[in-house]
Amino acid sequence: MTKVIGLTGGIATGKSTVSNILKEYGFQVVDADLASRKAVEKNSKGLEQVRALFGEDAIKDGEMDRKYVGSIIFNDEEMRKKLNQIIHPIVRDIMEDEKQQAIKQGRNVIMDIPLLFENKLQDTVDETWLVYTTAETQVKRLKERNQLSDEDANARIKSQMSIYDKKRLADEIIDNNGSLDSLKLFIENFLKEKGYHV
Ligand SMILES: CC(C)(COP(=O)(O)OP(=O)(O)OC[C@H]1O[C@@H](n2cnc3c(N)ncnc32)[C@H](O)[C@@H]1O)[C@@H](O)C(=O)NCCC(=O)NCCS
Ligand SMILES: Nc1ncnc2c1ncn2[C@@H]1O[C@H](COP(=O)(O)OP(=O)(O)OP(=O)(O)O)[C@@H](O)[C@H]1O
Repeated sequence: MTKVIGLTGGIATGKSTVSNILKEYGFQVVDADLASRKAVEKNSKGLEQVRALFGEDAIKDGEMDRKYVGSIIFNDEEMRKKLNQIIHPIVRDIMEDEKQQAIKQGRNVIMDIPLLFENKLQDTVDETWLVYTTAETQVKRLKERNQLSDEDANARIKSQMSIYDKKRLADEIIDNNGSLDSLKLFIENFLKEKGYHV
């Protein structure tokens, strides 16, 4: 029986880092952030809806201007909800197709979904794994990775359910407060304990 795991976390707690490690153990990864880029690719219906919502300022060289759209939606809940209403249904269709293909191939699947709990998607997976850091580590890594001010980093974090609330909802916790080496070791032991061949 193949397993479908919902991998989630807060922004910049390390979902992509963990996904990349899990790929090395043979898991097929279906990535919501990649799907959300496909949802608004050049000449798509999604991109036209984004243009209608935000105007021409949101389009640069025929593509969505991610910086511009981000600067709006991480500071304006109404606009964020409207963008989500455009992109999320398309993302769900793309991800469902990719999931079914992986299942057909007999692969265990990681559904990497940042907003899994916010969008109540627990029923679409067999179990949920949370990539966890404290809020302090989260803000530090987010600021470093995206070169953001305190204010912008906190706006992004506040647009999501807090990492502590997510911790209470998850079936399993993958602690990513330490080094990359300790994360790799943790995952190796974790997979063994879960009965995967590693
Ligand atoms: C706002 C956008 C343009 C910013 O693009 P950017 O390249 O800077 O960031 P990227 O797409 O890599 O997302 C980074 C992270 O931001 C967080 N995030 C993105 N969108 C949202 C959102 N609508 N609400 C809360 N958090 C979000 C997630 O943790 C995500 O992993 C982009 O994230 C987007 O189109 N978001 C809407 C679609 C969405 O909800 N994506 C998240 C998974 S479906
Ligand atoms: N254990 C670690 N030690 C040091 N840095 C780390 C560790 N894990 C992740 N990072 C760094 O923290 C940042 C966030 O990690 P990553 O991009 O994997 O998070 P994410 O949860 O996928 O983010 P997003 O929600 O934006 O998609 C990256 O710059 C990554 O290199």
